[in-house]
Amino acid sequence: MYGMLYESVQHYVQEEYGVDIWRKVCHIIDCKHNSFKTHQIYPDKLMPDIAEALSACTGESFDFCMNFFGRCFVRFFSNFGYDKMIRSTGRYFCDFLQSIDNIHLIMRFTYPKMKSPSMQLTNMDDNGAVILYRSSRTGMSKYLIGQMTEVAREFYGLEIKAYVIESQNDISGGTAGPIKLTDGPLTVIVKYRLDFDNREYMAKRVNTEAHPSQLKMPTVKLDVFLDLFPFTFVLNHDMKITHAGEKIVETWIMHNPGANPKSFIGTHVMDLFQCRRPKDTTIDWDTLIQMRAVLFEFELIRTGHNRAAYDAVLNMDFENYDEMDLNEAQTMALAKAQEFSESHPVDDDESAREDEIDPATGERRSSQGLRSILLKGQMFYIKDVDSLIFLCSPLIENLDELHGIGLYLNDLNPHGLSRELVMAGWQHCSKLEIMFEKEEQRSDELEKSLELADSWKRQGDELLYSMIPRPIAERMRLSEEQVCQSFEEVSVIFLEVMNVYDEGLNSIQGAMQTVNTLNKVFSALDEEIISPFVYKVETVGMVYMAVSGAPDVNPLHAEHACDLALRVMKKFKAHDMGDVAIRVGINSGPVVAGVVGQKVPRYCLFGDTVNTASRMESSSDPWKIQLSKYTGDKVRQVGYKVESRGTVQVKGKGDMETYWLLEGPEG
Ligand code: HEM
Ligand SMILES: Nc1nc2c(ncn2[C@@H]2O[C@H](COP(=O)(O)OP(=O)(O)OP(=O)(O)O)[C@@H](O)[C@H]2O)c(=O)[nH]1
Repeated sequence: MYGMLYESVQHYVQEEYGVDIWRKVCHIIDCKHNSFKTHQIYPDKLMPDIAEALSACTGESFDFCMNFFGRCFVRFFSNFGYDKMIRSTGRYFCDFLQSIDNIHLIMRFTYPKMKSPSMQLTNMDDNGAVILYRSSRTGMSKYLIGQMTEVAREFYGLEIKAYVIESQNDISGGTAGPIKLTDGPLTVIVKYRLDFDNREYMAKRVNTEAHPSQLKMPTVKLDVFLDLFPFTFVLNHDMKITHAGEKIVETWIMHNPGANPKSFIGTHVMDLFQCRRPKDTTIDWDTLIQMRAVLFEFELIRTGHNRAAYDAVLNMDFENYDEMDLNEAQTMALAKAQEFSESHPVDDDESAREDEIDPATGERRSSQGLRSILLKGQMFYIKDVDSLIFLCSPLIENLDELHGIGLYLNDLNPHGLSRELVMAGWQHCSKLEIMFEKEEQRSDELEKSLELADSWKRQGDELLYSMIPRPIAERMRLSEEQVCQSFEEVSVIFLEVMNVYDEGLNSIQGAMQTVNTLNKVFSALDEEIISPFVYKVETVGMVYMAVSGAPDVNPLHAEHACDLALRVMKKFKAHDMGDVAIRVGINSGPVVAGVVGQKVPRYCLFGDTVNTASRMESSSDPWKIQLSKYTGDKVRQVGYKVESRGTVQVKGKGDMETYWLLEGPEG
């Protein structure tokens, strides 16, 4: 489905429920798209998936969400100016309901790969109407209700009540009814009842019968129509072709070499054409009479093609075809055509014909040689001959397609729009293609720069979080205020790497080896830091400093600090570190923490607790963990094994009683 539908959903979900909910929805459905490109095609199932996810995030029902998405689409497409098109469909809401198919048809140049649904107004009365919706997509039935409700309100000031009265194959619920399955690709068929005040429209319809412009006009021979519309044909109640314009017969002959040219007349229309739009429509008299406001598209069935046969037949006198003595060229051409149709037998079943159409896209496959012709027009009932005439023109998008069908501009009716369409289509196509390519390029570039910005932001964040704890950084992002906080009690850990400098080496080698060793030790330490229980503060020279209990308050800070020290000791003792040793000091108490510095902001701790922890480390022995008395008493109470070291003379502190930490509570 085109991205425009998803753009509208993203826009209004963010507007209505907020960006976080949209992010949550994307996370649930694992949607990687930062944004949707209007003209890019995305999986159909994305729409119901988004509805399911939004339903889970908001508690609204799936049907409510799909209905909401339908309303969003109508509100959103005004940005593209499509609201003008809706307003121009007609004075009344019923005019609009009969034009939805035509709207999609008109939009096919802008959305060339569109597989739009078909809508048929099957009944109208003073209190509303009945709509038959067909689509190859499941789950969209409530989406359509949202669209129709929003169009009625926005453009016609009508509050309508729309509900499903029968449905088939539609996953989003609604009454399964006696609608019979068609033999086309999986088709969702839903019949809606729309309740609204329709009296004015119904009254207007009666008036047109008696309107002065209906004055009796002299009758016109049918041939005039066939001249004016050389691709048209006339149908009787049995849906057989009783009359046809010259060009459609010629084209049929060209595309069906070897067939008896006279057999076009009198054949059932569905033996000569495929009805492409409205899709899966039963072609019978009653349906066509009901659908006279709808644009139909009939595709000529092709059994092959042969230009020679066509040229030969051009000079044929159809009246006396059977007895005529063909000239040599005609005989040869027809023999060739006969041979061609024998070597390319067409299976009777539908599938052979379907080959020309790619069922997935519904598009006519560009087969070798001529392409099949698509006629677009409306059915008109002609009372005088009690027949339906299909007033149509070939739907040709550009000159390539014209040649692909084997036609020329002068085959197209001069007064009709076909020629302009072909030329305009041809020009617009190339302009549109250039525009689309440019837009695609721009959005690809935008997508890439968004991804680049994303990765830079992630790297920047990682760098920032390596200097400042994430919660602090996020707080600083939200407000300018400088972050400074006092903590009642934390545990500060100092760890020093000893004997890393090998005097035996010259200074450069020694320094490089020191850096290498330090890097290994500090990286191994980083692996042991378990956020948010312990936070790495800094490394200064050979000293690694960490804290538990800040920036996230943690009542078990002493335990976490001791566990870190014991883990690190065990880890390094298990490796042969040569002469290198480590020693650790821990102290607990109050600190003040804050971010200092503009250029390279750092999260720093201040207070005597820090100084004492540092002294615990600098006065510790290699491979030992020294605890201040306060910390030692604290952890001993919860099962940590500590051993009194007695009194230690600590610089700046005088005599201090300290402990060695031996084991954790589990040993
Ligand atoms: C001028 C306005 C409109 C434009 C440009 C437009 C265009 C589109 C496009 C591009 C799609 C996606 C089809 C695909 O990707 O294969 C679509 C689908 C759809 N459109 Fe429209 N549309 C318009 C108006 C409407 C209106 C007024 C209705 C009904 C009230 C409607 C009913 C639908 C539905 C139900 C679908 C979903 C596809 C499905 O059910 O198979 N559209 N339309
Ligand atoms: N890495 C690091 N060390 C600190 C920090 N605060 C204090 N220290 C160390 O803790 C020890 C005791 O600090 P003080 O009591 O202020 O002693 P000082 O006079 O500043 O430093 P000394 O020359 O070592 O006596 C000193 O070795 C400081 O370097 C800190 O935030 N980070």
